[in-house]
Amino acid sequence: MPPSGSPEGTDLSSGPKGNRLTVLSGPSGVGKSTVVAELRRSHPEVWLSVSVTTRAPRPGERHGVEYYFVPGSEFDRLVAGGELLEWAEFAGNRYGTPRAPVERRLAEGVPALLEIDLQGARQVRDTMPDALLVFLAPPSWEELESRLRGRGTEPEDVIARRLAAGRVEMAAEKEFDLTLVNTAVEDVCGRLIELLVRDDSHPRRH
Ligand SMILES: Nc1ncnc2c1ncn2[C@@H]1O[C@H](COP(=O)(O)OP(=O)(O)OP(=O)(O)O)[C@@H](O)[C@H]1O
Ligand SMILES: Nc1nc2c(ncn2[C@@H]2O[C@H](COP(=O)(O)O)[C@@H](O)[C@H]2O)c(=O)[nH]1
Repeated sequence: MPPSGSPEGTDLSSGPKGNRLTVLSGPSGVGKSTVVAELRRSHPEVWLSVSVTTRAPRPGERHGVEYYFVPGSEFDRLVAGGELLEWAEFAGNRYGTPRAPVERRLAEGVPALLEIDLQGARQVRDTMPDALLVFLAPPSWEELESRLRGRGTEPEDVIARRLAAGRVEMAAEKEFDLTLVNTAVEDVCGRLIELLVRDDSHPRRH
């Protein structure tokens, strides 16, 4: 039976194997957060990891929803205590995935989705080789720049740092298991849902 409260009726409870971890990465501005927000709205049964970050909240971002916003000292404490599954510095701020909630969901057989940068995706690939790594690509580089600038959340120097990181991320696309092009958010969400409920009974090779 699908979990109650699931408008689309997608059953994400444990399959025979469970333990399905999916990672969504891609260059800054490609639309990862937009896709995740749409998934949260249309498929509340999907479990999305909430990262910890030292970045300041953008207007409208809520502590505990988009991120846990913490001071650097608290981030240091989490790293030292081994409480992060992975973490990275990106464009001047630090970001990390709290380990315990992910491990709990996977132990319960509930699929889990992480939205993280390339450095984090590489760490997950190394420590959890069964994870499925999904690269979210823009329709073009020009469209990526336009989305990042159009978001209007960063000053030009930060946009430049994010675009520089974006070049590196684009070059790493082949490290991922598959690519989704973010032309239409709803299409990407549909494909992600299919991937989250994938049959993992045949281990993949990287
Ligand atoms: N399919 C799309 N078509 C047009 N615009 C989009 C699409 N997806 C996202 N956008 C827009 O692109 C901008 C960047 O999206 P978003 O903030 O989700 O990117 P991101 O990948 O999460 O970036 P970052 O890594 O910097 O957090 C936003 O203004 C968003 O509304
Ligand atoms: N390695 C990790 N990267 C993360 C995590 N949470 C988010 N991110 C990535 O950081 C950049 C910038 O995000 P923004 O919200 O400041 O625009 C982006 O690529 C995110 O995917 C994390 O826990 N670990």
